[in-house]
Order: sequence, then structure tokens, then C-alpha cells
Amino acid sequence: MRFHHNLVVATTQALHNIFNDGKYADQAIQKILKKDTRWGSRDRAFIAETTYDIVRYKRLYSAIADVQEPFKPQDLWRLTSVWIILKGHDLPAWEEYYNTPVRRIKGRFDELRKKRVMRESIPNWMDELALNQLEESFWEKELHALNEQANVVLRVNELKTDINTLKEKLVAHDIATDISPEFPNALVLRERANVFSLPEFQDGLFEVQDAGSQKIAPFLQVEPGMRILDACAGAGGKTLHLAALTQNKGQIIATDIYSSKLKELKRRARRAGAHNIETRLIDTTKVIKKLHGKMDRILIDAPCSGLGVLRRNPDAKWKLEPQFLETIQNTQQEILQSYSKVLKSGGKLVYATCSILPSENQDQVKIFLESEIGKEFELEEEKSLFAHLDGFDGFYMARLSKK
Ligand SMILES: C[S@@+](CC[C@H](N)C(=O)[O-])C[C@H]1O[C@@H](n2cnc3c(N)ncnc32)[C@H](O)[C@@H]1O
Repeated sequence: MRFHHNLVVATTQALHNIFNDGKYADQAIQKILKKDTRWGSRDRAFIAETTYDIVRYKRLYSAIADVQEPFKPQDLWRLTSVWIILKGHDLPAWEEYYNTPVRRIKGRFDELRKKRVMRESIPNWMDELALNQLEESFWEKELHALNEQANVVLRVNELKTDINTLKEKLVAHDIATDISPEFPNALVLRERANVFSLPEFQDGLFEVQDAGSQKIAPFLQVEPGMRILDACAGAGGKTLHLAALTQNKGQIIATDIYSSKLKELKRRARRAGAHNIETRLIDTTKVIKKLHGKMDRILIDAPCSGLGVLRRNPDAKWKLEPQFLETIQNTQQEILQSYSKVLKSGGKLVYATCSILPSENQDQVKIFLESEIGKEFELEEEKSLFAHLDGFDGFYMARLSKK
């Protein structure tokens, strides 16, 4: 493989912004990619994939390279040298790589890979937390799968097109995709491509959404004409899916505590031709109280650790803190307790997370069902998706019905 100096420079800049300045990996990479319009798709893919890989394996690579945060410029070059060597390539003859101890790097890797926390590159506390809740061999397989690169998956917007028509349109752009019967609206790209620049994206024919995530809106069993609350709507990934499933009929109220996210949701809804969505900012408890007893369905896509989506957000391994887990679990229960009151009798609630930890999933549902408010509910069905079993991101969903 031939390496280009300017692309590795760009990679070290992205790494500096992520590791030393605390920027989110996806945003830091997007910013760097805008720097040079002459870069082609392969150059961009190199910068993005190399940066993500080094973020993913930060603990392992920095131990091998014997460097510590905050990383100096030469430390970041050392990290890239470890990446090149472990990928089985020869180091380019650049001055930044003079005197790199190639044999020592390989030796350190062989030694360190014996320990899971090093091999899979994860903080000790996170490994221990998962081990307390999941069987060890299961966790090991899942953790390994969570370190793989995620597929690019599209959700076809059935308000505007159908899966076969979209598949054909993508072929015209040289983008080959696969359909899986398990995920009826999902097109999985065979190779990564910048789908956001396609006219079909601008026209709202699809959204980028992991296949596992596409299981959640249908799990709510919605029908056209229903009144639905998408309580933690964020930028609306699942709201848009709900709009398609209800064929734009009925009312979807999308709420969140951040107005910036709801603003983005509105923009996406316009592009998707989703007309039955209304956004409401939760700035006081009154917003939810006004809806008490009025809704047929509620989706609680709860804030969580995001441990199921580490393939997409590997920097979460380094940004999450143990205290956050405690706080977020309290928030999850509070949301369940207070927002579930919006349901009419006979209504249904889906509680979902992108976590694989039972403490954020089954345990929360159990605590809720045993509580005073929860006594009015029955668990209909629950489902867990795991990266190593299902091939996509990790998710949990539980459907409860109100008596
Ligand atoms: C998992 S994300 C939602 C993702 C979104 N449903 C989607 O499909 O793109 C969780 C969301 O919950 C929001 N949130 C956090 N605390 C909340 C609260 N108390 N009430 C409502 N939303 C909350 C966060 O701002 C975040 O957007």
C-alpha cells in the first residue's frame, strides 16, 4: 500500500482534535475532510477509517507506542506508525518515521494482545461493568464485534419510494446494496460511499439509519391515524420512520430537551415529506402533563450509555465516565415513570436503548413494572439485538401495554 504524506498529516490533525481537544470523532473528521477539496473518495475514506481505527484502539496503540495523553505531535505520528505496522504494511521513508522500532512494536503487540482490555482496547471500569452483567464469553464476542467497522445502512422512505426502485437508482451511481428479509426497509451498502451527496438523499428518498435501529419504530405497532408521542425524539431518526409507517395520517408529537435537535428534526421531516409531525420542546414538566391520558402510543428511545453503538462512536469508550452510567439510569427510570402517563387505556409503550447492558434495559423495565404506575402495565414482548449475533448495532426494545 502506498501512503500519502498529506493524508497522514490530516489524520494526525483529526486525532489531535479528538484526543487533545475532546472533540467528537465524527465532527472532527468531517471538519478535516472539508480542508482540501482535491481529496477524492479514497483519500477521504483513508483519513476517516484510519482515524476511527486509531480512536478505537487508542489504549492498545498508545501502550505499544509508549505514549501518553496529552499527545505531542510526535506521539500522534507514533500512533500512526503502530497502525501501519499492525496492518502489515511497510513504513514509508518519511522523517517522522525514522528510527521507529518496528520489531519492538510487533513484540509489544504480541505481549499485550493476551489481555482482553488491551486487545479490544477498553477502559478497565467498562470491562468490569459489562462482566458484572453479561456472561464472559458472550461479552468477549460482543466487544470484539463492537470494534468492527459499521456498515452504511439506508432506510428507504416509503412516503416517497420503495426499496426496489431506490436500489435501482443507486446502481446508476455505482452503489451496490443488499436487501435482507429480516430488515424490510434496509439497504446495506456493499462498500462505503458518501450517500449524502446523492440527489436521492436531497430528495428525501432515504435516511441513513442502522438496520438494528430500524426495528424499533415497527415494534411500537403503530397504525395510520393514531396519536403518537416520540418522547426522546432527538433529531428524529425514529420519528421519520414512524411518519412513514403511519402514512402521514394521525399525529406524531416529537419532544426532546434540546431545541437544536428538534430544529434538525423539522429540516429532515421537510426533506422526507413527513407532514404529520409536530415538535415540542420539553422546557417544563407541563409539556408532558398536557398530554396525560391522550396518546395511543409512546416511544421512549431513552438516553443511554450508547454501548451498543460503539462501532459508530468508538470515542464513547474514552468519553464515558462511570458516574454518567449511574445518572443516566436514574434519568431512564424517571422518564419511564413520568412520560408513561400520556397513554390512554389500551395504549402501548416502547422503551428502547442503544445499550447492551441489562441495567439500562431489562432491569429498568422490571423496576418500572414493579412500581405504583407500572402496575397498570403488562410486558408484551422484549427483544435484544447484538452486534456479534445480528451483524448490526446493539439495541434493546420492550413493548408494554396499558391495561
Ligand atoms: C437515544 S437519543 C434519541 C435518538 C432519536 N430517537 C433518534 O432516533 O434519532 C435520546 C434523546 O433523549 C433526549 N433526552 C434526554 N433527556 C430527556 C428527557 N428528560 N426528556 C426527553 N428527552 C430527553 C436526548 O436529548 C436525546 O436526543
